[in-house]
Amino acid sequence: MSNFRIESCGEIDGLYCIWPQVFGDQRGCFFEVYQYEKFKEAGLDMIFVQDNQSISTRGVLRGLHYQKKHPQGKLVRVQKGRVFDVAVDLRNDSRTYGKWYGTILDDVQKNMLYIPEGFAHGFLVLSETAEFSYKCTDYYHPEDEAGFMWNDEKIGIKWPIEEGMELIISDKDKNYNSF
Ligand SMILES: Cc1cn([C@H]2C[C@H](O)[C@@H](COP(=O)(O)OP(=O)(O)O[C@H]3O[C@@H](C)C(=O)[C@@H](O)[C@H]3O)O2)c(=O)[nH]c1=O
Repeated sequence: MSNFRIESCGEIDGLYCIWPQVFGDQRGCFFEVYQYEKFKEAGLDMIFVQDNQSISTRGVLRGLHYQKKHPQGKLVRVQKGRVFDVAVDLRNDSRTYGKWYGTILDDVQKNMLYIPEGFAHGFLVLSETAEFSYKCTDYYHPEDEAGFMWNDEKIGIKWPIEEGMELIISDKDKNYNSF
């Protein structure tokens, strides 16, 4: 029987850091990524309707994204590589409105972050390549997509940009407004 360690993180309601139990043997390892009942016991009672995967090279920064009318909760993880992952609380009624939380996700810890609906999300790739995958509680609605600048001064995210790292950012993400 495998288990998950699920902890509230960043003192932000609804945001969870998750570590799966990893079973290693002479073949390699095995771990569960998601299990409805176990997540529910920890207060994470949601249904995922879409699974996404992106592959990026070092210095790629994706974000900060959210959907307005169709907010998506996201269970995010790194299958291969290492990223700095960020969630920004955009819930008007939240005591942590405008606060950000960032953490390293990698294929060594195999850790995950559950970002509830009402957050903007983004990440910076720190390894040579990163395969990033996430489950979403709502579908992609391109017409409903929104975002703001990754380096918005009001939010003040401390991205761990390493010396000599060249940022690779999509035109869409370069042209977002400030928060
Ligand atoms: C997100 C998404 C994109 N696409 C398409 C649209 C576009 O042609 C191509 C690339 O899309 P984007 O540039 O928006 O991909 P990307 O910048 O990776 O967008 C993602 O960023 C991270 C930070 C998130 O949190 C995600 O929710 C999502 O917004 O993939 C889909 O078909 N379905 C999807 O769910």
